[in-house]
Amino acid sequence: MEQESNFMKVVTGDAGYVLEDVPHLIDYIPDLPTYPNPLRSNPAYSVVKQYFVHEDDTVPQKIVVHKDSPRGVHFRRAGPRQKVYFSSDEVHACIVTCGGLCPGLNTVIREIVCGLYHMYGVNKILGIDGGYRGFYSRNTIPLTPKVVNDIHKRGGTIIGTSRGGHDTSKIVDSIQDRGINQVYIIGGDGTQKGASVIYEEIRRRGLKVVVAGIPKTIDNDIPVIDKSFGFDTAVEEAQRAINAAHVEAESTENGVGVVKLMGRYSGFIAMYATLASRDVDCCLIPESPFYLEGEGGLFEFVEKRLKENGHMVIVIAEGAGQELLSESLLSADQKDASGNKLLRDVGLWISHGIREHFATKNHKMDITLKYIDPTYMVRAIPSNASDNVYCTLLAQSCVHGAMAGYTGFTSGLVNGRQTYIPFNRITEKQNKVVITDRMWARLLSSTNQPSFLGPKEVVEAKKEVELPTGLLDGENCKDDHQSGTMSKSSALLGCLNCMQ
Ligand SMILES: Nc1ncnc2c1ncn2[C@@H]1O[C@H](COP(=O)(O)OP(=O)(O)OP(=O)(O)O)[C@@H](O)[C@H]1O
Ligand SMILES: O=P(O)(O)OC[C@H]1O[C@](O)(CO)[C@@H](O)[C@@H]1O
Ligand SMILES: [Mg+2]
Repeated sequence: MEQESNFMKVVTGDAGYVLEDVPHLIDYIPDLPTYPNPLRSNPAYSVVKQYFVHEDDTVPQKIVVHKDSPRGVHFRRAGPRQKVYFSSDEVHACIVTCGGLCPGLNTVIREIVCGLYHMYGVNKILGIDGGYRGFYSRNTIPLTPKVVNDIHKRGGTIIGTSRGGHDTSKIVDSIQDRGINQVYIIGGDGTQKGASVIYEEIRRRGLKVVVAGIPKTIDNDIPVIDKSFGFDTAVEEAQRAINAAHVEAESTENGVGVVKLMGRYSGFIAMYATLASRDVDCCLIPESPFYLEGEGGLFEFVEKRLKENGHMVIVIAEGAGQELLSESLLSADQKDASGNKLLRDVGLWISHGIREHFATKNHKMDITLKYIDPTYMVRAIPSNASDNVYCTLLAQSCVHGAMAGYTGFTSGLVNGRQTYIPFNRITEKQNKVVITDRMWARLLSSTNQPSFLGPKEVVEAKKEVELPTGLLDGENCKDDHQSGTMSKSSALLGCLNCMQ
């Protein structure tokens, strides 16, 4: 049975099977002509057995099940289809990148261009200069395989990016005026919300234009998908800062190294960098409140660790402890052009706090503190090898989906499989570290840091978790993937919260 409301397509089947499907051009433009997929005669692909994806293939969101569990939510499997809804010379594609930088942006751009050109014979591809506002305020940048050949070796995005400036009607006017019929949008949660309203406006105008998203976020705060591209690269780069902090700290008496990492609302980079390094004594993230003074507080822990080991390293995510800073710094809430909260420098603040604390008469101790802020270094670099492969698969899946006429979708990895996910599932909430789950417990046990939670807070944190119908892997994971409607654990990459 198929139901469609507010552009959401939900198909139900036997034994609790649910397909959260993505829209298709024929949903609002019936009788579109189709063409055989040119990959059929492509020597590279025609040798691959079953290269084309069966149109009924779907990917379950929840892979750990009990014998009596319902089949649950599924997403459409990504990949090339037997027939396509665009002829090669009809396609006029554009690519836009929005939001903050992320390793791998250039690889995604490269692989969209090369995928369209080499797999589908498309040669009209434009780069939109400088994010959404570039649609109506800048000239476009022609993109060919030659132009993009080496760009995956560079950080940043060759077509530029920006925050703010999303004017839906001006953007769709520009798409219509230029005769663009495939729009590839690379960006984070804000960008995908923008993509969703562009898709709705295009559909309202009845245009044969596909809107396809590729999720990008260094913070890994996009839900549903296993992990965002560039995340591994960022964690790897963060190791260099943590190593430096450790070397500095252990070379002096009572040395303290403080490293601030990105993570506005989600502390995944800090958590993974800490788990990978083994040199970190304390990791502070936005999801886990902490306090400084008194019994069980950070200062007491620093003193204890210095007395035991003579040095220590603290990793702090930029969004951690912002409520403590707000108490001490009276300034109005500031926002960036996209409406994201501008954060105060928690690294400087905590470094200052630790120095002050050990300078006071009651806690006098000679410490040497070095503060390292590699914030932009972890994202302004090219992607590593595994992210490059990941970006390639995401880009190619997106191209196959667009050529097959799917629209209003984000291309994403779910349980190690490429899928097409409806925009609303990507934008409805943010992915966060679940502090009552196994991964955070592993971190606490590896650093042996205090949890900073009293019995009352533990009860509250557990209450926030929607308990699943049956406790599965990562039993307290707050994402729907453990609540009987979703699953993110990935055979290939692993769910970042409940990876086994
Ligand atoms: N609710 C929304 N509706 C339409 N457009 C939006 C919305 N939220 C954000 N945008 C647009 O999306 C673009 C990027 O948004 P934003 O700066 O929040 O980055 P992001 O995509 O979330 O990436 P990052 O992970 O770097 O934060 C901006 O041009 C912004 O105007
Ligand atoms: O300085 P910018 O470009 O606004 O980006 C900073 C923000 O972008 C992010 O990297 C998300 O893209 C956050 O971690 C960070 O707070
Ligand atoms: Mg965002």
